[in-house]
Amino acid sequence: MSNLDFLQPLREKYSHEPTFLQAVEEMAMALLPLFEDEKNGAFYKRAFVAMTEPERVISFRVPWEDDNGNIQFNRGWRVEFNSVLGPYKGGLRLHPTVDSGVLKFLGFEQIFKNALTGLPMGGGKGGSDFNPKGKSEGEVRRFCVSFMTELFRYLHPSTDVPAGDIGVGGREIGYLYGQYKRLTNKHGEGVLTGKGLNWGGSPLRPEATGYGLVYMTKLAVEKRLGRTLEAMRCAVSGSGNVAQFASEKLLGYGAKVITVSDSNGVLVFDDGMTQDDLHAVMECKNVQRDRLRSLDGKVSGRYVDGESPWSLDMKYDLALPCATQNEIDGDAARRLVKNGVLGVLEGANLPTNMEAQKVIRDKGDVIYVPGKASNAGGVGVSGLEMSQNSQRLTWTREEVDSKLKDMMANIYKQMENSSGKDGTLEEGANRAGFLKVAEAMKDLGWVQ
Ligand SMILES: NC(=O)C1=CN([C@@H]2O[C@H](COP(=O)(O)OP(=O)(O)OC[C@H]3O[C@@H](n4cnc5c(N)ncnc54)[C@H](O)[C@@H]3O)[C@@H](O)[C@H]2O)C=CC1
Ligand SMILES: O=C(O)CCC(=O)C(=O)O
Repeated sequence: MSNLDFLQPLREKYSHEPTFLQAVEEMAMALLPLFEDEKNGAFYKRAFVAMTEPERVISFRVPWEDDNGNIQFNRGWRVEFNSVLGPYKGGLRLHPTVDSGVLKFLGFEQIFKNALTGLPMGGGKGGSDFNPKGKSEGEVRRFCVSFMTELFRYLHPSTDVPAGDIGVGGREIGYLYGQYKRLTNKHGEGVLTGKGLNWGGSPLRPEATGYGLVYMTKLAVEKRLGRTLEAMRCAVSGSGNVAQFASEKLLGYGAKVITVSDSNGVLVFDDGMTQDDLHAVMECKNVQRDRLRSLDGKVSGRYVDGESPWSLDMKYDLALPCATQNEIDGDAARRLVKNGVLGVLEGANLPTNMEAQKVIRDKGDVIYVPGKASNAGGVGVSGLEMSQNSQRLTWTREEVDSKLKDMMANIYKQMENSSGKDGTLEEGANRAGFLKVAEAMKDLGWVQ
């Protein structure tokens, strides 16, 4: 009997939610030594199973009017996964691949990520299968207004506090918050994070996930390789919020950013991207809302259609996947390892699939930091935004940056301290997050 057989009922019950099961299995693998513990193993298993069941999943219809005057419908969800450490906290994703299983995987990850930040936040996630690509400004606004009209009754600064994720940036948070205020007549409360600076947002929230990822990368490279980021070749995937600010911070530390990508193709900068290139990418994605292929011939790099940073044979030291789940599969991981990658540090949630993780683990000497630790800076600064909102104060950019650096260093320390004998950073991250949640659930009498 395998030590993870106790998950069999869950596997059967949720066989239609493969990404959720993947997140659960990955976590469980890293927790195996705890489950085998003679004294507490049975408790840890019970606690883990309890954590896999969301406290609440809210599902609703989102009607919205398109530019031709037709009413369209999408599905919306909010997975209120676990509130033992504080209000449900986690982003909203707008993408055609969203369903309750995807949001359950994201919400599950969020529980342990939020625990690692050390702030009082529970885990949640939400979103819709609405596809913002190709939609007009008015269509996106009308969708957001309708989405919030359904969701607002479940939100409160001490109950559930959403933020952005794929397809939800400052523009969408503005529309959502605007409708929340109109419906509730409540002002200035931390009911959403990622707000604009002059209407209750925190300095550095837009940058926080990417910057935090690079602070973590810098620490890992210094501690594990005895090197700095200067001149290190870094492959970044994605070109959205996380990829942009990770690239910006990498350039700031003198590293070479050799790729960014979108779902259609990849820009390759053999000698490293310049500041001008980064500005062009930001303008393309944030203002024009266009594809990277529109930059072909306009930046110092070359555009390769239909490929990703992980499908090309290239030499780089570090891989920072910042696009989406399962973007690095077994073949990609074998390519990375063959090309001598020294570290994989995740900006996205679950970008490395189970087979790829095994390839990396088997190589033995590749630094691997899972997203729940390395991308926690985003939700961490969201937590700081909630604190500022409660105090009706705004801290300076420098104050928030210094707290973000401390938070990432603290998460690194938790990974090292919890990894156990011969354990990896990945095991450390999962154990540290899990133990906090398990102990709190025991204290509250939610599991015994
Ligand atoms: N925004 C945040 O604060 C946080 C985001 N994350 C994660 O980071 C990742 C990226 O999110 P954001 O940058 O916020 O989103 P975004 O909407 O700003 O950008 C998403 C990026 O991923 C790319 N992408 C999406 N689907 C893809 C596919 N199938 N293949 C290749 N590229 C694809 C898009 O082209 C875009 O570049 C997601 O996994 C998200 O869950 C994690 C922590 C916090
Ligand atoms: O800032 C937040 O609350 C959400 C961040 C998020 O969705 C994530 O960490 O994946």
